[in-house]
Amino acid sequence: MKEKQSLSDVTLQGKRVFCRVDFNVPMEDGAITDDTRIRAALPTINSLIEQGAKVILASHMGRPKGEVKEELRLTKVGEHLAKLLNKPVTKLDESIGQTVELVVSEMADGDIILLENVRFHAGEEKNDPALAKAFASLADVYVNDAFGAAHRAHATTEGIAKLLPAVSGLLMEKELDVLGKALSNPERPFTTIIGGAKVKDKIGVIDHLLDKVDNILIGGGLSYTFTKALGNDIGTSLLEEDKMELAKSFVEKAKEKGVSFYLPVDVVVADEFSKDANTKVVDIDQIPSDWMGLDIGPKTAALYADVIKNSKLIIWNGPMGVFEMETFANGTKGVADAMAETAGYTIIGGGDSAAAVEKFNVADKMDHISTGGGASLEFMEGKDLPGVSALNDK
Ligand SMILES: Nc1ncnc2c1ncn2[C@@H]1O[C@H](COP(=O)(O)OP(=O)(O)O)[C@@H](O)[C@H]1O
Ligand SMILES: O=C(OP(=O)(O)O)[C@H](O)COP(=O)(O)O
Repeated sequence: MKEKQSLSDVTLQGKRVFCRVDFNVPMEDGAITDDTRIRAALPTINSLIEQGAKVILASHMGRPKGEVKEELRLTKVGEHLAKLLNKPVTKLDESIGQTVELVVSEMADGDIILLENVRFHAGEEKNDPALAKAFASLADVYVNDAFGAAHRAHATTEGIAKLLPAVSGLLMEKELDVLGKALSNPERPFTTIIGGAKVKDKIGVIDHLLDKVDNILIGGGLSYTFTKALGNDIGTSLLEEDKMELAKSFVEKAKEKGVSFYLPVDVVVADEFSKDANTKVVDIDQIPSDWMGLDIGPKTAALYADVIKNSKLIIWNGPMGVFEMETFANGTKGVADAMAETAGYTIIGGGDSAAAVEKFNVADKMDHISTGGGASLEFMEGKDLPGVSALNDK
């Protein structure tokens, strides 16, 4: 990918800056449970303030699919950001329209506003040119600091960049730099761990990773599609039926390429998706038909820890289980602890994976915590990220 312009390539004094950030933070009962992504955007926001820009922040939250969802408003995020910056943040209940235009027209240099969740407009994810134009009309310069959403070609990540001078923010630059360096000539053994629940998004990435890595460890919701594809019963565990063939082909391709491909050998199963569920540990070929797998088992965790400790570069994306519930947190904790202990270079990617290492108090032991899960995976694949490609070349 070509080198892109950054904050130092533009003069921002007195300019209205539309700054796309990724404030898609985990929330529970209306409260932010991990603010890593908000803190990661502070250097850029502070730099914009110091340069005397009028700072217009925009982000998505969750997947509201073009509708207003009360629980996906950015109000709490705005309050938290104001605390972190120790400055007022004007949170608006819209992201375009007359009110937004009026408030923007009255901004003083150094003021900060936070627009409402941009995905409340269906045009955002469709990259609708009219919506991109409406966003662009609010500002003089576009800054993209949303590495976590850089793999999305949406109105605020891609469309708008074609309409304004467009540069990368400091977080975006740092992410591309660190990941680029780690991947350009990876230290070996190179291990990647993939888990989580976004099976459709992540499974395709594995194909490309098979050309690059020495070990792949699979866990989390993603693993059951593989387990079932290899002929085991998975009860009511998460399944992407139409990806089973693909999953099977990856296991075969791994063999051909000499890549060690690890799947769970045991799992923690539950009789319902609840912290109060009845649970038990079973071998992978013993999942009862009406139970679901919600964590990797202890044998798997020990096996994965061993591989991690014997690797020189480890990239982890996606939790091993439903770690938000104590009962299903052990597998993710085991992997997090092994990541903390290994002498290898460790990179964590993804909102929930970053939240997990925070939760287990090992965040400071990681070499790099990326704010992007899907984005870091696509970057690893060698794909161009639309949110980066659209920025002005140096
Ligand atoms: N076995 C499982 N079944 C259902 N959900 C799971 C399972 N394992 C992990 N998860 C869920 O996956 C979510 C994270 O997935 P994902 O968004 O893909 O990861 P990341 O944000 O790190 O990229 C977590 O909320 C976790 O509860
Ligand atoms: O949380 C995100 O991605 P991640 O779960 O891959 O880290 C980003 O905010 C992108 O969100 P999206 O996957 O709904 O486009």
